[in-house]
Amino acid sequence: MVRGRVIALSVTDVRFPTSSDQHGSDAMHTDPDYSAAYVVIETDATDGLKGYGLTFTLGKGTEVVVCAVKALAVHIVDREFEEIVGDFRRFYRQLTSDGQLRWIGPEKGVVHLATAAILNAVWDLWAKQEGKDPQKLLSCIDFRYITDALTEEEAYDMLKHGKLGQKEREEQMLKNGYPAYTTSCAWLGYSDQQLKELCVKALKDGWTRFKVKVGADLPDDIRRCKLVREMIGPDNLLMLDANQRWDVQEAIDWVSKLAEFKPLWIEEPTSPDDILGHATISKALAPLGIGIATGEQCHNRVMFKQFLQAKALHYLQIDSCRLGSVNENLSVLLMAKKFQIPVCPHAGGVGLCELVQHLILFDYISVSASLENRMCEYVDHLHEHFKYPVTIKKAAYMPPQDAGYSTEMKEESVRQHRFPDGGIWQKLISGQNV
Ligand SMILES: C[C@H](O)[C@@H](O)CC(=O)C(=O)O
Ligand SMILES: [Mg+2]
Repeated sequence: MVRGRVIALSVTDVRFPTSSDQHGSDAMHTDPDYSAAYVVIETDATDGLKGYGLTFTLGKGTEVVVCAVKALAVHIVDREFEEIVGDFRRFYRQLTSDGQLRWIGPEKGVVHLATAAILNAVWDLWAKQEGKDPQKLLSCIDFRYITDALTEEEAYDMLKHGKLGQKEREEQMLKNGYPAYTTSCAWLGYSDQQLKELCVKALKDGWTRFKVKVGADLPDDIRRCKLVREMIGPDNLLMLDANQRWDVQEAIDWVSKLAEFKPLWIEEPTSPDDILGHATISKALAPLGIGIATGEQCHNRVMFKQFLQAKALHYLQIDSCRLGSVNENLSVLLMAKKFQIPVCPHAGGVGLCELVQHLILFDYISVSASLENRMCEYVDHLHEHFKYPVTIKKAAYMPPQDAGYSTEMKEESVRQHRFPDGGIWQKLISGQNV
């Protein structure tokens, strides 16, 4: 049963100095410190349950998102939790339509990341309090701006249809898990030697799908792709990620030169906002058998709708913190189902694997009912800071067993990594080795 009045929201700027070892580096983010605006909501219910939420950020960006979370907090503090989730669509709209804050969005950028952090905490708490049925899930979705692509009635039919075979799919997931690919072997800043060692280890651990960062320098890309293809052999899957580095024609020319390494997709070849540009690249690369993947910086359901309508992507990469939490991700999963495009979530960041596993398991069990051309990203960093970290077995995500959204961080990790006064940052700032 839903219970309690929200009495407090706290937000912390948590940063991990990942840039010092080039973890997470790509052609556009050369010094990424994986970070999070970390939200905790408390109610006055006697159960003592709290909701934990976050949005993924990089370093300095976190302080801006923290400000936005504080500005939005007024919408949630001092409200009955039942009032919030009882009409979740209305609450979602209230957050995304704040008369003053929407001007610096709407539903995009910093305010939308802050919205995601807050709503992820709401979902975490709600999931701990009670289960959900299709009707309830639908009532969380804001269909505004997407009814020309997906109506509420269609969504309801999909969820009802998704009930068929659900039990079997649940059992299958519990037994085998959801297939994953790894990005952790080939961040852009890693040396060739590192690449080799990480590929050897990943192959030994059973990985069969690998993503390589590209886009900064063509001869480097050719050398690194050759190396990785040699390491993983002809049958394993190889994906490329340019993180928005190129213009449209440049993307076509550059990727054509990497075609010999047989990549399954090129991810974010150009500006994440350029839907027609992606469609052009998609057409040009189709004869080479290379698909387009994008979504980690696709800021809302409207963008995804247009990507789908314009046939501008082949692999749709939802992000648990970029979109407005589970609410908006649900609408995108349902649109992907309608347009028959596989969802392959983005998870390169702190906490993203923990969150997104819930979305993709839900997608398989209740929406897509298919594993064809589908896999979820995995990066091998910072899981030790979470109270309920992901479990990977034989390169697959095993379904989480604890109630909630797996968003809670260990208290000690938050204390140590709080910026700028946490122990790790104090040592770095004062020039000591950590
Ligand atoms: C800055 C992040 O590490 C980014 O490179 C992640 C990404 O593009 C991915 O995981 O895909
Ligand atoms: Mg990417």
